[in-house]
Amino acid sequence: MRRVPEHAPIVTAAAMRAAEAAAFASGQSQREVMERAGAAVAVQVARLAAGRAILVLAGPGNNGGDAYVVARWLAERGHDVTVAGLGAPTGVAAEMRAAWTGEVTDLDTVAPRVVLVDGLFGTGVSRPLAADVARALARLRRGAAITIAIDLPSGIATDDGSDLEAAGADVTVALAALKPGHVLGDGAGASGHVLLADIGVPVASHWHTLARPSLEPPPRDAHKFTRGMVAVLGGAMPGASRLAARAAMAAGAGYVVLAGEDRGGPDALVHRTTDADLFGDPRIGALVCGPGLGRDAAASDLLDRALACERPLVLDGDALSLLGADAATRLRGKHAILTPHSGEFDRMFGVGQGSKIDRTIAAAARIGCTIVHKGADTVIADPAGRVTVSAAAPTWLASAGTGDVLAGLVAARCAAGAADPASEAVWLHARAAALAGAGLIADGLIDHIGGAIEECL
Ligand SMILES: NC(=O)C1=CN([C@@H]2O[C@H](COP(=O)(O)OP(=O)(O)OC[C@H]3O[C@@H](n4cnc5c(N)ncnc54)[C@H](O)[C@@H]3O)[C@@H](O)[C@H]2O)[C@@H](O)CC1
Ligand SMILES: Nc1ncnc2c1ncn2[C@@H]1O[C@H](COP(=O)(O)OP(=O)(O)O)[C@@H](O)[C@H]1O
Ligand SMILES: [K+]
Repeated sequence: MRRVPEHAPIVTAAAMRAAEAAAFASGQSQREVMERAGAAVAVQVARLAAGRAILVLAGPGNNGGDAYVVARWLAERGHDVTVAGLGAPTGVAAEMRAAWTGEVTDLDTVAPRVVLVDGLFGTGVSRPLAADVARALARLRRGAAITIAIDLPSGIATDDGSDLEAAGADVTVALAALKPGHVLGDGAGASGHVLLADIGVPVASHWHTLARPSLEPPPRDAHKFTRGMVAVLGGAMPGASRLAARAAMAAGAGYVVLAGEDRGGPDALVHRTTDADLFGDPRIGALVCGPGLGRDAAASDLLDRALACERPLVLDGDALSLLGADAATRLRGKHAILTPHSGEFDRMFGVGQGSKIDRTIAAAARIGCTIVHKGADTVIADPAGRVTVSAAAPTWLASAGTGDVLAGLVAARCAAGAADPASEAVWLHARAAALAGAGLIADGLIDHIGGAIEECL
């Protein structure tokens, strides 16, 4: 499983340039910052190379400038390092090029070495790499045992993670902050393990990577209703609503109701009918509507009643499909958390412009609800524009029913009164998946929620 630093700020290329400009305006020199960036990367390269031969690739921009600093730092400490260059850098990067006293060989002809440092392009990449450059990079990566990218694997689009060049690295040292390209789409996979380097440039952002929540065991005066009551509406596919209900139980809800015809599930699960008493029960801390609901008239009626009741809602699966393009008007002003996968998201909000982060923020602002936009890169956005990205969940989660488990987890944290139920649930879900290991199924995932909670106490 890849590793991504927790609660790391995420900024676009433009925001990074602005942070850098502010640092320069407050008296730092570009030279100092580049020296710090190069040294921070070189420390990691030295650690990972462990004495093996290193080839540093240096491009024409500031990413190349960093690369020349990396090479110099390593050579000064006795590492076996060679450099291949692309284009003639300008400005401070040219000074760094000049300060490298070794040879600079040609990218096309240079032989691969065991450790490859990719300093061709970073946040300045503006178009797909030329075919010969992409070919050379792919050849050198194939010939290396480990590739370490400076800031971003060359060719990744910084702001949306699209992989312009089938780029890739085993380890990426992100400078000052993560960029959307490290956590979204193909860029997330291509970045490998991500490390965050402090280069002395302060960065402020409302966007962060997911962090382990801090949870408490039930207090001594707890009873079942103080721990949160969750109700799950059943429907056409009982397995899905049962998974959500069982996940809510495992996540610590004190009282879980499965409402509808289905009488299955564990003995501790309370069965009720979908009558007026249920929808009017003020003790319900979160009402889950969508997993296994179906899309027929009965499902539609249940959704209408859920939307009309005053309880906090967790809307998933079929509820989102039923809402479709009407989501924006029907949900405005509701206390709801939505957990769409990308198909459901697109049906509600359209494909739209911008990165997954941009589109999720826009949708959350439009409806005034928190949205958990699921996938290998799960983006959680609230109406105020705060964003949390989960970018390292085990891919074993890609199986039927794991989304139902997430809906139950969100509901349990919501009913418990958590400040950020969506992020807490997404962390617990990914951690339970890691504990469940290879070949997990949704039922088994639930067995590991307790273990994930233990790690947060
Ligand atoms: N922003 C910051 O705070 C800092 C940035 N630094 C480094 O600077 C990088 C950004 O520097 P730059 O803005 O110079 O950008 P890059 O070094 O990523 O590359 C920009 C250069 O490449 C050219 N270019 C872009 N796409 C190309 C393509 N497909 N084929 C050929 N040439 C292409 C551009 O015309 C420009 O000359 C960061 O990724 C990082 O490595 C560090 O020096 C430290 C501080
Ligand atoms: N490739 C993947 N890597 C990591 N997590 C994934 C991947 N694909 C799906 N997931 C996660 O698995 C869950 C699947 O949910 P969903 O698509 O609603 O499935 P279902 O409706 O069958 O439960 C979500 O939490 C999603 O983020
Ligand atoms: K790079």
